[in-house]
Amino acid sequence: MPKTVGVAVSNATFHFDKLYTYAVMPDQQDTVRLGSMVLVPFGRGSRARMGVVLACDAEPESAKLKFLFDVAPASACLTPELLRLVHFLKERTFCTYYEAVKAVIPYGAQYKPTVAEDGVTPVLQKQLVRHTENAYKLVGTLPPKPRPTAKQLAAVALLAGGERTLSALEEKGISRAVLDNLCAKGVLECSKVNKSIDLYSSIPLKNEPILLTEEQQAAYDALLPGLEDAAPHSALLYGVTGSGKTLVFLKLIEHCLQMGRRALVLVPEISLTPQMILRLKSQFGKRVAVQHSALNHTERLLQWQMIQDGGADIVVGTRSAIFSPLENIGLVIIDEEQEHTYRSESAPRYSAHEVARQRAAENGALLLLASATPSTESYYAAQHGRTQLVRLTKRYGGNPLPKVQIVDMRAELASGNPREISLAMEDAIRHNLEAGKQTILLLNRRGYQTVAQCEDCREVLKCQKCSVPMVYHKSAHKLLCHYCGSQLDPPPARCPACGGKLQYRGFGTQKAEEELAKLFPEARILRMDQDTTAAKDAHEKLLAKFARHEYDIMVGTQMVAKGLDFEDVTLVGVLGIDSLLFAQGFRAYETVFSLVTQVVGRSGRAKDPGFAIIQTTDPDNPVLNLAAAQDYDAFFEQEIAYRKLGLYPPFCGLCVVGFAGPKESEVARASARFAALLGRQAAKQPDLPLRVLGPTPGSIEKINDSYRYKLTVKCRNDRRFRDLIRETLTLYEQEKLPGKATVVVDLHSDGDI
Ligand SMILES: Nc1ncnc2c1ncn2[C@@H]1O[C@H](COP(=O)(O)OP(=O)(O)OP(=O)(O)O)[C@@H](O)[C@H]1O
Ligand SMILES: [Zn+2]
Repeated sequence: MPKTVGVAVSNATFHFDKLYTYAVMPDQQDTVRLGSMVLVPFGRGSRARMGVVLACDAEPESAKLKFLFDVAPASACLTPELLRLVHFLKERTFCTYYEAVKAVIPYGAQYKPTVAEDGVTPVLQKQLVRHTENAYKLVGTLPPKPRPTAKQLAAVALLAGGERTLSALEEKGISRAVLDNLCAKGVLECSKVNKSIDLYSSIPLKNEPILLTEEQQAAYDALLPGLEDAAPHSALLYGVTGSGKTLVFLKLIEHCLQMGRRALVLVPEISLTPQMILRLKSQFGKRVAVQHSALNHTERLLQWQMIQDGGADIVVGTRSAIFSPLENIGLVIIDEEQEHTYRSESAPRYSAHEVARQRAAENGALLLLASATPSTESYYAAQHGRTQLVRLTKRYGGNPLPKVQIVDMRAELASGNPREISLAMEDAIRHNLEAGKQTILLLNRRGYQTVAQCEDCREVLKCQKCSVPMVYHKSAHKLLCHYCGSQLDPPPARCPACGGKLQYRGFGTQKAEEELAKLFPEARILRMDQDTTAAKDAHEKLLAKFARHEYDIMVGTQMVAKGLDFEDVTLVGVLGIDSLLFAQGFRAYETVFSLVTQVVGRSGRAKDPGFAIIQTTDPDNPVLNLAAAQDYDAFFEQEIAYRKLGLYPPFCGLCVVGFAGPKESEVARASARFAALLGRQAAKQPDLPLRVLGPTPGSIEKINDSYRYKLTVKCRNDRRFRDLIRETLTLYEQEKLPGKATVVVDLHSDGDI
């Protein structure tokens, strides 16, 4: 029953992000505790601000303390482990306490300030209050006159089997209007029920025994001691595409549950969640919870509460699922562990690996990273014994890895084929169609034509607010900026700079779809990109249709490249990834190697062997050739040598400090000032290994009217270094330069921010 508390408040700057002491009213003393959400009077005007209690019975800093306005109920309190994660994030990522709080609990579980009914007293209110939905049950008979509609008959037939929710009925094509009308007739009765938290209840439980192959069994046996042991362990499961890593996961999870412990499974993106959920649900049934950003706030909250209430044994989700309030964790799996989506690009800028390692340490769990193309850092750690290395070298079912052909698109053009689909690709797709097989095509550009260039001055039409080209989207007939969302509608015909004629060129997924439809009018083509998957559950529905072979060809951006498992896919084509071959950042080679190896790996995973074709204008590119050979070991040797020579991770830590603001000169000045302060602080510790590069403009100089500069610091990412950055940030903020730029620090970036 604390009489005073130390509170971290929302919207604090780094410099002011400390604990402020408040007095607790006697009637709040029973509720308030460490991790409580509170509403406090802040600043001179005592305006209401959100806060979180991080200390109890804090020393009063002045004789006259302000009282808390309000305290959220105990159910909204952070668990001790989540509280420790808040401190962990603050120390590791330079975020504010409240940014960390917002990361570890979902929006729906958060509170917001409002005023009480008296119109003046500030109180807390839950972000989400509605957890109920309409349910309908049959209470009468349908009168024969007026003649019932087909929908009415269908509704009555469905409800004859018992009460159903509105969403369940809507799924069967029955609208709310039909139901309300039947209620008015006295045929149905409507009541409010709690929304179902069993999101995927339609997935049948199979629970068949998992039979591993000899190689899979050996991998499982090697991993088992780390799982059974109560001490934390980490391992890397490096298995070629289609080797059955998922089956090893399932078997480990089964054992983990048998031990009375729980499992957390991360996948890199939403498109991969349906497949993992399907496998986990059909194997383990009800007690699987899901956390990812495509759930709506209510679903997410209900799933979260289910985890918090101890109702889930397994949690599956994308990056932020690592903060699930799951207790007694025995196993954390990070699938496709090399993916950049595991690193957050907004505050708190954490890496899921880092948080997972922390949680594994707290829980005495096994952290299992898995991939066919592990990140260079993870594989290096495994080679040097810092992580256990377990391999799967063969595909399940015994097929070889797909054969790969590289097609030179310059030669293709020279020989008179102006199209973006080479003759070899066309041929292979046709053969595959005739054989009744499916094809996956990768093109990492969405939109139709990707640049508009002036025929006279050769200027490329760029976004007014960002230093990137606009992309033409044919269906909407407008130009879009993929960074800030700006539009040019209708697309201009003339160059804004010189009035010359604009020529639209390039190749995006929309155009690919159109070209394919012309070449193969009989083929059923599915396009998967951000534009076609924006609707709720779109990934799940489209991929399920592809799995049922309702499409012959799937063309898409990188969301089609990894993790997916379709038995009828025997051809994979890479239509274009050349922009990635020349990308910046020290992970650029790794990204290309991984993307190509992974997409090739979607081919020939079941009965029939697979084939793949890669189109490029740089056919001799060494990385591309290693990926075509799916030779990870050779790639790794080359990559680690490059990293060592250039001094990049894993041979050092890389800390990027980014600056942004509306005036370029001020952003440049701010970055120079920060660099000077950093230099001054570092000079006091000459033994600290440190190399500061820059400041330089960001590789995209302007995004959304904000100019960007960066400092790159090669360092050893340890507490001493982080303290140095923290001191520098504080000094920098204290200086209050006029028109300061915002500054962010990222210890996980690829070299840009
Ligand atoms: N022991 C097994 N019993 C039955 N089916 C298996 C077994 N092992 C693998 N498979 C099947 O082989 C296919 C490939 O397995 P899985 O998807 O787990 O591969 P993966 O290692 O995750 O590959 P990728 O890295 O390419 O995603 C799946 O359809 C899977 O069901
Ligand atoms: Zn823009």
